[in-house]
Amino acid sequence: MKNFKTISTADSEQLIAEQQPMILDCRDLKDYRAGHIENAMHVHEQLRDSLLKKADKAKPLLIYCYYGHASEHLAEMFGDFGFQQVYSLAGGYADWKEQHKL
Ligand SMILES: O=S(=O)([O-])[S-]
Repeated sequence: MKNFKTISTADSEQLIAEQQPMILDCRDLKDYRAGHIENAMHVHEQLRDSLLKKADKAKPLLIYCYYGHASEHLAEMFGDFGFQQVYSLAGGYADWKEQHKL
């Protein structure tokens, strides 16, 4: 069974507004630097490992990548570690950008 959910850009906005999830950007650092969702952290391996061990597993987590594929793998990993509300942004940052006309 899937231990994370995929979420649309519109629903993720609601999630961000209502639940202030931790937001993780798993794209390349240069793309993160060029623009990212507000308050998103760039996940490099070290941060990922420390979050997996230490972050609050009850806090919602929103993960995105370019188009929504890589984030599913990462979301699955967090789900496997017991994080209870893990979301992967469908369409990734590409969709987010398009919806926000960035
Ligand atoms: O970032 S991606 O896996 O969707 S190409």
